[in-house]
Amino acid sequence: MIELDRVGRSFTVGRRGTKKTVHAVRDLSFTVGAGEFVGYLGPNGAGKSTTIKMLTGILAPTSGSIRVAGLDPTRRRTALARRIGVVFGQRTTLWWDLPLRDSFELIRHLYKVDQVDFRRRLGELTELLDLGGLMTTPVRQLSLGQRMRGDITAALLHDPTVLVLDEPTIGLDVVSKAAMRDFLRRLNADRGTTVLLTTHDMGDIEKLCRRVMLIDHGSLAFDGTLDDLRATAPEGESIEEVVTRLYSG
Ligand SMILES: Nc1ncnc2c1ncn2[C@@H]1O[C@H](COP(=O)(O)OP(=O)(O)OP(=O)(O)O)[C@@H](O)[C@H]1O
Repeated sequence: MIELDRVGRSFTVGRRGTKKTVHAVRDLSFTVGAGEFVGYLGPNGAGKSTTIKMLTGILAPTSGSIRVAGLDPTRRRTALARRIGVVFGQRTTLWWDLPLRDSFELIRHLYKVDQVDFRRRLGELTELLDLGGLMTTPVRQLSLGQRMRGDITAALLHDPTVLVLDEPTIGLDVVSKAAMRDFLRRLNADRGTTVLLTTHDMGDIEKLCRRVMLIDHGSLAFDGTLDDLRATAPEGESIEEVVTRLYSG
């Protein structure tokens, strides 16, 4: 479902005379199969967001090739948009001044979702994510947890086969976090949606992901099951401690 073959992405920064090249992602290869739920970890600046931007066609790789749902994200960005859902926890894709309902209706137009499918899907998501009482509330008046549920709904209205989540539980309280994780687990189990999850919360990883990939300085430093990851550590070490050790070297 997601295939990266020797992907690199560099940026040129600085002014004339002090220009330098930052290799955000280097020689990155991995495959995520249909229906997998994979955690994509790495310290700040490791290259996670750059990878996600390339997967969704926002950024083109400087080398290598990418396929998502069989499509080249840069060349087939519009076609891919119908098959992929993306949530950036740190910013909303909803319209700040519009009630949730209007934001969803706009998304229906943008993605050309059939009216009947839209009603059914919105009904299901509204119930599962407990958004019923918030449909007429402008997005700017929603709490972070409510807004996040709105963003997840927006990303799933067109029933994508791949969902990419960039820190979807950031800032959520323990109850909202548990509800979000429960929803994502069911989405993956019941609909077979392929999920790639970036997070700094090891609870998300432990509760949701069988497989974990760890990126550091733009390269893959670990790719295996959560159990494999635990097995790299002495008995009794928490997953947070294991990851901290891997991040630092
Ligand atoms: N548009 C850009 N121009 C220049 N450098 C960039 C750009 N985007 C990212 N970088 C650099 O690429 C590297 C990887 O950044 P990226 O945002 O992918 O990291 P990340 O793993 O998502 O980090 P975080 O966990 O802090 O969000 C960093 O050194 C960053 O400064």
